[in-house]
Amino acid sequence: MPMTSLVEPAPAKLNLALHVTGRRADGYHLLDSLVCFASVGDELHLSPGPLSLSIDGPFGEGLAPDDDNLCLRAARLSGAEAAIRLTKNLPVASGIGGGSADAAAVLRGLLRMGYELPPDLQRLGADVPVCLASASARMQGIGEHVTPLPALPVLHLVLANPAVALSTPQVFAMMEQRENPPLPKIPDFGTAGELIRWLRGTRNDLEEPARRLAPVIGEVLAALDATGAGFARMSGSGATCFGIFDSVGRAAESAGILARQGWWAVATELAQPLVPG
Ligand SMILES: C[C@](O)(CO)[C@H](O)COP(=O)(O)OP(=O)(O)OC[C@H]1O[C@@H](n2ccc(N)nc2=O)[C@H](O)[C@@H]1O
Ligand SMILES: Nc1ncnc2c1ncn2[C@@H]1O[C@H](COP(=O)(O)OP(=O)(O)OP(=O)(O)O)[C@@H](O)[C@H]1O
Repeated sequence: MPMTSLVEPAPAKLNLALHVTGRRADGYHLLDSLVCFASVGDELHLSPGPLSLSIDGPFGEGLAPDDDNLCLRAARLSGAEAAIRLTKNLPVASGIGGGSADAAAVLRGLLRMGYELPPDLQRLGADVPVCLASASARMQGIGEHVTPLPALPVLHLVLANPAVALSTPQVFAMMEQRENPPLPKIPDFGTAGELIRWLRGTRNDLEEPARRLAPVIGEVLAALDATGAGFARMSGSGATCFGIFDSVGRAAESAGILARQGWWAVATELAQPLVPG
């Protein structure tokens, strides 16, 4: 077990496409999603010691280090003792997996400290299994079936959130059509253009109900389009939207314009594969 602190990134999760294909008897929805991860994210610091959690970072004040925090729930499920520091860079309840990504990062850190992965990860959150590898994947079932995909092409992304927190259960509850067709066949994408053409034949089935709860999402999508996105869509249950741009420069310019609206907006790219160490 290392005596010094170790750092685990918790990359933001993006649902490039998210089809809701049905609902189980327990109320959870069946999903079919193309998921990828951005290099922007939270950061977890773990060191040996009694179990504790402190939180800092730009969005740290919106989140209590209490027993419900997914970082502590993940550590308790592993039976682990560790001092955890979470640097919260991502807005909370924003459709980019923050809590699930944090829980998965804690589990990866604990693995490096010699603890085992606990069973039944989904008790922590539907997105935890896909966030564990934090690599592009097709996610099905309620999130438990994760099929890794070949690396996606280079993407110049902007993530933008209009400072509106959306409750995932509330967005699901607003859905009117819960049985939709699955994703079309996912090919190997050679270029961003090929990926965008494929995305145009897909949906985020949560976008319409989320937009009824928070119409400002429509303004974010329009602003991404107006600042040159080749494609823009909401991620997860919202309200964060992503735009795909031609170049780093155009993405940075768009993020600057959107941030001047008072929105959280960052230019980013796909996360590098996680390297344990
Ligand atoms: C919508 C997605 O963002 C797509 O990646 C995720 O599936 C949501 O994942 P998450 O935030 O980890 O979700 P959880 O914390 O497990 O679930 C929150 C709530 O969302 C609803 N929920 C979630 C996942 C799912 N497949 N069906 C659902 O109906 C349930 O009401 C659940 O109580
Ligand atoms: N470490 C954490 N980070 C963020 N939220 C947490 C955390 N621990 C517990 N939560 C709770 O989980 C709720 C959902 O937050 P989260 O940021 O995971 O949502 P999300 O980005 O919409 O997730 P998803 O994309 O998986 O739907 C929040 O309301 C928050 O109170």
